[in-house]
Amino acid sequence: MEIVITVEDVNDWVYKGEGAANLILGYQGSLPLLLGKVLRVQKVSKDETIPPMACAVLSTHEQLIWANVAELIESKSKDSLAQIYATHIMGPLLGTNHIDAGVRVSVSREFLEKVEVSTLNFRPAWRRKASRIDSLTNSALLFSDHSVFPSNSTFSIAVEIKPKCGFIPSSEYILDENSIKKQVTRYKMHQALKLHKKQILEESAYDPLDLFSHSKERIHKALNALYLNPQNNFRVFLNGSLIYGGMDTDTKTHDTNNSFEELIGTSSGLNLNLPKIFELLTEMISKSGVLNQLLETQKLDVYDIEGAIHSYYDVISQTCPCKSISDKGLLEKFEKLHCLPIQKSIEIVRDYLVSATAKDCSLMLCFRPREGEAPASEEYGSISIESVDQVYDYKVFFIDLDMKPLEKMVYYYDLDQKITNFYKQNYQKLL
Ligand SMILES: O=P(O)(O)O[C@@H]1[C@@H](OP(=O)(O)O)[C@H](OP(=O)(O)O)[C@H](O)[C@H](OP(=O)(O)O)[C@H]1OP(=O)(O)O
Ligand SMILES: Nc1ncnc2c1ncn2[C@@H]1O[C@H](COP(=O)(O)OP(=O)(O)OP(=O)(O)O)[C@@H](O)[C@H]1O
Ligand SMILES: [Zn+2]
Repeated sequence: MEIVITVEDVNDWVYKGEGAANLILGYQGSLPLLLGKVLRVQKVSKDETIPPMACAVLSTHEQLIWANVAELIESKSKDSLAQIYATHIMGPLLGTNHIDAGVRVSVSREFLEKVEVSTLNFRPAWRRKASRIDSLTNSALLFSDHSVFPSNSTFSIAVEIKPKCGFIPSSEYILDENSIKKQVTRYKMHQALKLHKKQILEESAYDPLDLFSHSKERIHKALNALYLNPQNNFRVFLNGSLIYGGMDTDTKTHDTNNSFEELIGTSSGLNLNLPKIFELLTEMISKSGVLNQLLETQKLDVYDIEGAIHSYYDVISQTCPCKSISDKGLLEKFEKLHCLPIQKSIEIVRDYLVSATAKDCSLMLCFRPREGEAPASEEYGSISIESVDQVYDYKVFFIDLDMKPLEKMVYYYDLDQKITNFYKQNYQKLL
């Protein structure tokens, strides 16, 4: 960790965005080493009853789960854990050329305290209420800013997509009474609950199955639905600045349709409109193949939480709540899981957690018109489409590949049941 960021640097770092667990700062100083970088600082929940947002050092049971990766077990901070997890676990699954594990840097407590204050007015109110910057950590992760190209580009667009779960589960452990899960996507059902809880203004028509399909029409349809109701699933950056979609899930748009297209059109001088942008994105998705790898990783969740939860209790050596159910048939079925060798139970839970990361990460699809020769970097691909007489360089990176804490398993089970029950009670009769 050679780079040290202190309180004197605070004005160089500006709010760029945040998720539930981290806040991202963009660099606007003049050090060449930091140009085109973002700093990811950790947050802590203000509500102590909520499970931790990320693992710090691994618990004894987590050490069982990740025993096959010595570096993970030895890791001493959240940041190094995140780095090692992205490199050793997610990289091989998603493609190392689409992964940026970041670089650990030292940050002083005073710097983090000042950032807490300087970013306050830019943060969505609900995020401010839920979390604050963790000023007790002494490190942060430095990443490339994937909303821009590293070298000076006159013009670049980046589209951030959080695809969520792209398949319908078929596990035999899903109770018959929850069979709706085998017909309706988790995204759609969750939208219903989110609307009810006023977490969103309107249900999205986005269907992850469209995005993950190999059909250009369906991918286009998915992009259009994301555009119409972006929530936290869709954002557009022009030259690194957010121009569409927000950090606030309940903000519908930043901009109107026209000015969004105008902004891009005038800035590029390329007459790029929305259909053309969608066409370019579709091409990037198809050509890079990133969604195939993402889907395969998500599908490591073979048993569904309704199955994996039983293995979880075996891993933590606690009596599973299923032991007290009276339905003999069901008990026998769950016993099949409880009778598995412990290594298999560990594998089921590990795969579930890896899948959870893949269901929650985002993609940054960044492109710019090619000027002159093809770039030497292997990180970039090239695309051209008939309707646009121009070759584009593009790069695709996954962001937010953090390990999910083992202790979230019960939360996952409870949330799954809440989502399913709400949907059954309020929507199933309409099917
Ligand atoms: O459970 P989900 O599907 O709602 O996903 C959570 C996300 O909600 P959303 O995508 O809006 O539905 C949630 O996103 P938001 O806070 O809603 O933007 C987080 O990404 C959360 O992950 P973590 O707590 O930061 O590790 C996510 O939790 P995990 O399930 O990935 O652990
Ligand atoms: N390397 C990057 N380059 C550009 N922008 C980034 C980068 N990493 C993160 N961001 C921006 O910051 C936002 C929050 O980052 P990130 O998803 O890592 O946070 P998180 O708290 O881990 O998210 P989650 O809520 O999914 O747990 C992203 O949605 C994206 O807009
Ligand atoms: Zn059980």
